[in-house]
Amino acid sequence: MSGWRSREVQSFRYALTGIIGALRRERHMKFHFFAAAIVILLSAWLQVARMDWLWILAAIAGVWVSELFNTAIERTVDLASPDLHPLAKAAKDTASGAVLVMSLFAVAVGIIVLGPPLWEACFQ
Ligand SMILES: Nc1ncnc2c1ncn2[C@@H]1O[C@H](COP(=O)(O)OP(=O)(O)OP(=O)(O)O)[C@@H](O)[C@H]1O
Repeated sequence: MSGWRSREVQSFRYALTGIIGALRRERHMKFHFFAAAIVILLSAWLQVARMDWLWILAAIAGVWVSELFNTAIERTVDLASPDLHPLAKAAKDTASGAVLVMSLFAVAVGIIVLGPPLWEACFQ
């Protein structure tokens, strides 16, 4: 493999290691993983429209990305400020806030996209 390609493969491996590491160590990441699996199975079962799949996948990716950034910020803060510090708290709480915003968006997408067909499948 050429130098450029082996560097690309190596970078891809580092990124994958980051995702797998977060999945192994972070309980919130595990929760997001199982929630995404359930939502994808439910969407397939309900045969949601192609455009609705885009909303579902965007919401899942958004939650994962925000949680990965949150984890990265938590690790960096722990490294830079092992002792308690108000700025460390502000950084961690702000990063958690980003996950909360994205999660609320994902819940809204779930209700709007999956709510009506789920209601129909269960009660009609
Ligand atoms: N170095 C620090 N200085 C000040 N406050 C901190 C520090 N580290 C964590 N905190 C605060 O303590 C609380 C709990 O932090 P912790 O990192 O355990 O959060 P968590 O959301 O429970 O994380 P986890 O995803 O690891 O379960 C948060 O409000 C956070 O801002």
